[in-house]
Amino acid sequence: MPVTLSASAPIVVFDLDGTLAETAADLGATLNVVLAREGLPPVDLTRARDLIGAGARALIERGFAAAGRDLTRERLDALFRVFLAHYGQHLCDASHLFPGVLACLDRLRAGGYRLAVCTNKVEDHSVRLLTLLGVADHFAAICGRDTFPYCKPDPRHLTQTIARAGGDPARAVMVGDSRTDIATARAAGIPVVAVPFGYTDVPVQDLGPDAVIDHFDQLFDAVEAMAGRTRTAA
Ligand SMILES: O=C(O)COP(=O)(O)O
Ligand SMILES: [Mg+2]
Repeated sequence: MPVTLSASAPIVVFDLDGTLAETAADLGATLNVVLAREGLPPVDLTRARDLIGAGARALIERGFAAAGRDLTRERLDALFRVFLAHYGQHLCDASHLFPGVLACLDRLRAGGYRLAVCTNKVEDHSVRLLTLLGVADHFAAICGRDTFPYCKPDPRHLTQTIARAGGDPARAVMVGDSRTDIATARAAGIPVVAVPFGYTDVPVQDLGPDAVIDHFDQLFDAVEAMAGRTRTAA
């Protein structure tokens, strides 16, 4: 008897950079290519980690601010195109999944959860990177900053991702690493689990998530507790 998922299944929506995958080295290296073109010094990788989370444009702006340089809108748009072109060729030079991700995705799917990705990385790069990392086929939807006319922290980025994946928003849980993710989930009225190993300039527990996990082998139980809570809330 084929398993038929309900029209709207419980769903776990993952942020990408700093949550599913350690991507700071490749993002930081690309930022430094852009800065070098402008005659600016490179940003140290540990510094670059704090700059990630709001998309590539913000990363470039923050890189210039760190160098004490202004940036016109036109110049930013031109450098954003340079960034995307270079990053698109270096998506997975050093990037890798965080420990336990694959086993966690398998366990959630076996538990009847739909999976999706809601990221401020552009969709094409997100799909290609997750394919290179061998997990793209686990997700019913992969929605980047350019998939919809809005992006995180706008809650519609998350709610539209859930809809596109056929998930039940009343039985949805977000997993993220940054202020942007927690703000998005809060605005959408969806519980959020935070990971502490991503890109945030303050301890993630200070941002008020519903739970913090130290490793992906803790996520299934955390989601079950919340899905139950959102189930009762449904
Ligand atoms: O690409 C970024 O700047 C952030 O992406 P994320 O939303 O997956 O953390
Ligand atoms: Mg992130």
